[in-house]
Amino acid sequence: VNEIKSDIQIAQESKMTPIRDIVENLGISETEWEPYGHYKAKLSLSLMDRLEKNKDGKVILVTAINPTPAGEGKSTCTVGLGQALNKIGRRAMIALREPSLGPTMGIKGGAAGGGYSQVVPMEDINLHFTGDIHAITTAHNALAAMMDNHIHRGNELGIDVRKVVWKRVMDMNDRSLREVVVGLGGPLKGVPRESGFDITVASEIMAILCLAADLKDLKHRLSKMVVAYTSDDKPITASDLGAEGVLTLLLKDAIKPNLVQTLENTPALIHGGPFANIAHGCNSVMATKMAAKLSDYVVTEAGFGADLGAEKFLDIKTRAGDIDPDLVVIVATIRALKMHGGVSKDNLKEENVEALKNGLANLEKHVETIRQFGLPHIVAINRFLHDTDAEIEALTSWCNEQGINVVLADVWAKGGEGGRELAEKAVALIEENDKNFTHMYDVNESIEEKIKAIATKVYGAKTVEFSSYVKKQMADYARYGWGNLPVCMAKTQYSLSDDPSKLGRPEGFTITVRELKPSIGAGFIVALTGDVMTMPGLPKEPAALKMDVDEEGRAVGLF
Ligand SMILES: Nc1ncnc2c1ncn2[C@@H]1O[C@H](COP(=O)(O)OP(=O)(O)O)[C@@H](O)[C@H]1O
Ligand SMILES: O=COP(=O)(O)O
Repeated sequence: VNEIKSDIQIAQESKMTPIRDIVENLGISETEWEPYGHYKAKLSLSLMDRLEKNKDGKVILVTAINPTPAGEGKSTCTVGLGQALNKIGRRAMIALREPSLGPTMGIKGGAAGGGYSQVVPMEDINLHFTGDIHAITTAHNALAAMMDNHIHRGNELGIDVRKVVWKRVMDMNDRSLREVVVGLGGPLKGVPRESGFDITVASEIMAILCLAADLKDLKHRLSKMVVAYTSDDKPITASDLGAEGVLTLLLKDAIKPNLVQTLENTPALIHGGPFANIAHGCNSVMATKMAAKLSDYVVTEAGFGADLGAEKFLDIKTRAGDIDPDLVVIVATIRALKMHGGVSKDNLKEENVEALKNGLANLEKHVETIRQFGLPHIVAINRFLHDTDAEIEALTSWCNEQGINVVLADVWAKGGEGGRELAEKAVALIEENDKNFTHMYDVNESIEEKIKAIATKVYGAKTVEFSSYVKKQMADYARYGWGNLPVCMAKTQYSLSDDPSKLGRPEGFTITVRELKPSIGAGFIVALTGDVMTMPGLPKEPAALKMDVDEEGRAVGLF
């Protein structure tokens, strides 16, 4: 185990192909892309116009069980499966989200996959990449500045400074910015009011970038963002502030999907990076649809467990992008199942078949959820070094007894070679086409009914409690005409419930909805549950402490 190379060592030793070669292999013409260095590119939106008539490739969604804080390998398995499909002679691309600096410098580390299934250049991808997240941060904060300037200059729109819902953002975990007071210092320095910061990946502008169909749709969605209310509760939007034009200008390059490659030169589109616990957790519709036009299979992922990313992919992203998914891969790990079976995070490397069996209830619920969506599915056991044959055997035979397709994936250690069986099974299931995709709820149901549908059918909750403030919000939203939008649940990723300590498959629990937030531009209503935060904090030992640059100027410590 000691000689195992770190993700960054493997990535830095890899031989990347110039991105020009990847572009040419995809049949993309000179006017349809622009290089960002030798190994990154942005694809022009005009490419979609030309590809419109192409047959769509099959869409494979990678989700997981409720994870440990380190994550269970969705990005790794997405990359590994994409590589494996190419190894078995299928034309496949992958579509991933862009990592946020929050987790990269925090607890989780990067999001470029791992081992021999990574996208590269991983340092760039995990740090500033092509600047999209910085552009989103700037656009979000420009709107905040324009709103506070409007208030300072006489507040013609009659914004009630106690009813401003638009905060500022920063792509960093910084708990000190959760609650702030702006405008202090007297008449020349603005109007004092309470506010705060969210992490950029929770910004509605991030969600809009991920759900917009094209530049025109981006601008239309940006115009509808609600920033505040008047004292008689009239919503004030970005277009009321005349901001949609400048916001679109600030995002004109960020809207273009980014092309990179995997360690095995499989083309990868990385675009957008919303978290799945506090946002909708999916990469952009544009990148996913572009990948589907450029290949026969697109493997894409949605954050955290099927209760979060997969539910939002299947209920929000498919509606926004008219995407018809073909297969779901549910990543399970022995370590996470042992955690759900009661093992503490420090003892997950020790064999414990009993605990594994006790934790299977969590996997069982996520399989049931994907069955409710009417989609074919495979459980991919993402093999870790410390997994024992007895544990793998116990998990595999349980799946077989339950009639659940299961494959052992060794893509972290072996790259595409370790995913051949998974790729073959995926192709076979897609060709069987035994699917009856259906959403978890009808958007025309009330907000309350939609939240209850998700909580009971996807989380397994017994009841849902709405605070009196939320009940008033639901009545207001219905009056504003926002009642027929999908719901984006903000909930802890660690538990099916809204209590992060309830692992496994909790039953008989109540989901408590404490607040709604309108994301009218993105086209959904955010429902905040439990104590979920939209600005995470750094852990006791941030990964940032290990990060540096060596004498040759190369990044170190990005794991
Ligand atoms: N099979 C594996 N063995 C060892 N480490 C792994 C394995 N799969 C993933 N990892 C590591 O775990 C972390 C989380 O993997 P990632 O693919 O980002 O998970 P997710 O996308 O589900 O959050 C990464 O550091 C990755 O290198
Ligand atoms: O939104 C969270 O995504 P991961 O599951 O990739 O950490």
